[in-house]
Amino acid sequence: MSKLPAVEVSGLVKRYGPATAVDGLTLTAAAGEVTAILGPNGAGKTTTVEICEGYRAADAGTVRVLGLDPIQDAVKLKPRVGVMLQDGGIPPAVPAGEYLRTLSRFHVKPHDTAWLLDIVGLTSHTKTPYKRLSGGQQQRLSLAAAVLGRPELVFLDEPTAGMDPQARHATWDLVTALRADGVAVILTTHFMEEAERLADHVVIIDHGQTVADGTPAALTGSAGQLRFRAEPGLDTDSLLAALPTGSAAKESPAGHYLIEVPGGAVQPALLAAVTAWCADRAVLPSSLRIESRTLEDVFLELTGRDLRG
Ligand SMILES: Nc1ncnc2c1ncn2[C@@H]1O[C@H](COP(=O)(O)OP(=O)(O)OP(=O)(O)O)[C@@H](O)[C@H]1O
Repeated sequence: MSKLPAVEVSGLVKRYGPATAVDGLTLTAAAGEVTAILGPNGAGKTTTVEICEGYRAADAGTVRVLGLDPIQDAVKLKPRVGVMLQDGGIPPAVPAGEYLRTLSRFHVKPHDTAWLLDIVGLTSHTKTPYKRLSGGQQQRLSLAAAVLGRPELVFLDEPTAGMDPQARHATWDLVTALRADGVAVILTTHFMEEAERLADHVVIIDHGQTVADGTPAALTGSAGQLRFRAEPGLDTDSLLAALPTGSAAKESPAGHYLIEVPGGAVQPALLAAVTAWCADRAVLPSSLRIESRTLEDVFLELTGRDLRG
């Protein structure tokens, strides 16, 4: 029997007054996988995640979390789902260790709190009140709290925002370990590298709708770009004319040339055409390389470059 999806959202709508924050969004997060939700500021990520967590009611659509309704079945879901909120929700005066120990009493089989403090690098801050922790340390305590009860599903809303590189890598290790234990992880992030490293499945949302969905490899496609450096101001129109139909060629910034094969892979014939074109002009290309588009390329293509209000 196949496992139920960890989360299934269909036709989700959420309005705040006249503004529609989530506009018919559909996504599925498989059990035991890491799903990354990406989207520009204001795209509706946190709203969607908070509805899945049972903190907000939807205006329309269906949401199933471990096969249950996040609001009506909140009591059943509580021990099975871990939540790391963007702003922690932790009492300011309570020391880190005490907070985890208190929380662990509500779980049937919690992790050892000393071990968990060590995993998130807060052992030396066991007695530090939450309000005296740095922003990144507060994030790490929230992360520890989210996984304390050995949940089947964890929601991490921008888990590494404000963390230094060491803490970020430790968090990535923890997410990888959760996944290895069969835990489903749903994370929102603005770090494309984080999504590329961790996620089995990426969902890109914009204006409250899913605009792309797939594995990082499927979204970025096969090696679809050829880059080289040469003297500035080469005639890219003439270069384009020498390339297979459907290619694109541009110089940006000056002296950096990019050739793209939309939806396809760079073939040997394309490489031969580029080097022949350069040879005809006595141009020696340097740093010539063939590469895949990055998730950031795909993200910007789909969501545009305009800043969001
Ligand atoms: N409580 C609220 N009241 C009114 N509007 C809200 C509220 N929460 C969110 N919004 C609006 O809903 C839209 C979606 O916000 P949301 O926080 O879900 O986006 P997000 O994708 O998580 O953004 P970010 O990347 O900036 O965290 C935004 O336009 C935001 O201003």
